[in-house]
Amino acid sequence: MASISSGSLTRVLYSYPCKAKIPKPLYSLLFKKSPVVGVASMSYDKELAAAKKAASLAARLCQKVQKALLQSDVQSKSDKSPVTVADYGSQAIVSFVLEREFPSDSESFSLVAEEDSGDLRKEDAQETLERITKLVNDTLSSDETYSVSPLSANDVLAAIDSGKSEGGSHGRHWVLDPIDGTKGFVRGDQYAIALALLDEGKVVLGVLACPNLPLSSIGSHDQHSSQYKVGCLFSAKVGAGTDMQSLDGSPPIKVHVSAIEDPEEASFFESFEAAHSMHDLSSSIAKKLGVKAPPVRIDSQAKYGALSRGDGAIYLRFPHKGYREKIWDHAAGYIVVTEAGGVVADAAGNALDFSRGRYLDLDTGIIVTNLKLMPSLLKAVTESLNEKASSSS
Ligand SMILES: Nc1ncnc2c1ncn2[C@@H]1O[C@H](COP(=O)(O)O)[C@@H](OP(=O)(O)O)[C@H]1O
Ligand SMILES: [Mg+2]
Repeated sequence: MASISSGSLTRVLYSYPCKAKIPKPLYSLLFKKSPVVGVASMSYDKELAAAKKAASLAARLCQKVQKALLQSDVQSKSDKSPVTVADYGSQAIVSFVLEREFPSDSESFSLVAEEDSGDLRKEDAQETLERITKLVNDTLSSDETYSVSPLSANDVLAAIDSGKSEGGSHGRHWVLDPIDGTKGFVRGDQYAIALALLDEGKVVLGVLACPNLPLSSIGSHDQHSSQYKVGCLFSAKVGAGTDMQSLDGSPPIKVHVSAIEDPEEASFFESFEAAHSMHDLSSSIAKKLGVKAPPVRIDSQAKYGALSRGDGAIYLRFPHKGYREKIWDHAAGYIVVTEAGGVVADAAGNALDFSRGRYLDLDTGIIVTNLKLMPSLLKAVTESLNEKASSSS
């Protein structure tokens, strides 16, 4: 559970390199009350079960498409349509399952998701739409729960378009990235189906389906080896901790972030894609902290999942200037890590705010680690950012 005991807080503050100068935002992050005070008494059990079901089925569809993509020739690999088909198909499945599971919420149903059907409604997209519709129907009929009459192409378009909500600070909003890490998906590497629920602006549950993530720690072996069983489902509910199970349905186990206190023993995650996060800045931060291990570069919110079970102790994300982060790229990962005992903050040590619509308004970047390492991480981040600013001025 993510609650911060006074004992652990005292240790955090004593471990801060310069106690008198703990930045204000970090104080509020570490001392703040439970972020879900108003909704903590809700159970969300049915919602969590539905989210796990929806993300697992969407993962099944994505696995099928990725398998076909990797077996295809070079020419069709450079074609963007497989990822398009999987993106839309995944969003249609999740939207269908959620609406099916909560029919009485149909008036207020809200889904904030990455895709919309604009391009699919164009005349030249007819064939792609047919492929998506078939994939969605095949996937739904592979699960006994949804033995419905097949969806039409229009049903699929409508399901995709349910994801147009703007989110916000009132009511409930599902938040979906149907394929997070599309670059990794195309390469045959990591990707995730990321689904979260906001209630009154707070993330109250989240699910990460990571079809290519090994079930055992990726710190200990080559993540590309086919020797290890892959396919993880992480799920977290406010106040209830984080679970991990295999996508093929093993019983869940509780996971916890790394307890490492000495940065020299820590390893850190960052985006595989240098265009998504400044690798030179992470390297400077890691050096200041004394991290010895090389960065672990993987795509998608699989990084949050891996961190929640202690595969690495730090995740650094520093987009290049001008990029605005979206809520679906972090909501599920955020609760998976915080419920496993970790802390997620922006580069100034502020808590993330998911209540402002489709975008996350952030200070510079996102940093994730355990309670013990956060103060020294924040200090290293501040120093590195200051150096970067002064060298470019
Ligand atoms: N220039 C950029 N800077 C930062 N993030 C970016 C980016 N361009 C795309 N992204 C986001 O980075 C996500 C992938 O994150 P990661 O680098 O951790 O794999 C993408 O998710 P999608 O693949 O869902 O589009 C996209 O939202
Ligand atoms: Mg994404």
